[in-house]
Amino acid sequence: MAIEKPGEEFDTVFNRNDSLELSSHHEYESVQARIFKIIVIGDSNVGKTCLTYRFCGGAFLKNPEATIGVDFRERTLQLDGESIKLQIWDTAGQERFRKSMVEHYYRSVHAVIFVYDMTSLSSFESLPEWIDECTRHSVGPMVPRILVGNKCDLRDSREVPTSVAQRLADSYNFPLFETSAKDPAEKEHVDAIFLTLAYRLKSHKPLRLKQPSESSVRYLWNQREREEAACQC
Ligand SMILES: Nc1nc2c(ncn2[C@@H]2O[C@H](COP(=O)(O)OP(=O)(O)OP(=O)(O)O)[C@@H](O)[C@H]2O)c(=O)[nH]1
Ligand SMILES: [Mg+2]
Repeated sequence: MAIEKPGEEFDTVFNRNDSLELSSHHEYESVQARIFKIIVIGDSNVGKTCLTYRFCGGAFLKNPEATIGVDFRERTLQLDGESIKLQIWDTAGQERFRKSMVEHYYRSVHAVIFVYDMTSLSSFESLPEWIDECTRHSVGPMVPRILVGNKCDLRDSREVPTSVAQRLADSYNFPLFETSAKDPAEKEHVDAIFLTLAYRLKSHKPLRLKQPSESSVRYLWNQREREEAACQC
């Protein structure tokens, strides 16, 4: 299996037996892609960079540095024969690295992923503030929001029980996912989180741009499997 760095072109094939293959061939030619901006928000150190790198690069990013401002990652998916480009804004959790950027984060956003670290109660307790910030920036109620608890590989250090997280998620009517950017066994679950969001966005209004040499992802996931992409850590 070849793992490509973010920014390099790769295709992803989800087989029916759920195994994932990455390759760097250019099977797809001129395509029209709908582009969706997704912001990833949460305290510093919860793993936003590692999660987005896992989804866009297919690997665990070792020794990430604190994000300053924003890092952009993207991945193009082929969903039911249509190209969908997810433009992911990996935002800074540290106040000093984000304050000049906050307006830009929320402008024209299509979906929001709130991340906490399940081994850090304080990162979970910060969530209402992040959710408030999002609301204060006029993000509409129709913009999908999801909650992701990261670092489920650190089982013995867990500080946030699933039941507590689920209650908070329910109170906001957000789906909850628990996963790990680090654990290779969770790789396809990380994909499933973003892909579930992509399917929801697919029915939303398009921003249609020409993407002449865009790489694509062929996505062969049936409806039942998509429905099963819930919290399963
Ligand atoms: N065990 C474990 N460690 C993780 C996981 N995800 C990230 N980490 C570690 O958590 C630390 C912070 O990860 P980042 O991805 O840089 O966190 P961030 O949320 O982007 O932080 P800021 O950029 O400062 O907002 C790093 O030491 C990662 O190696 C995970 O799933 N499991
Ligand atoms: Mg970061």
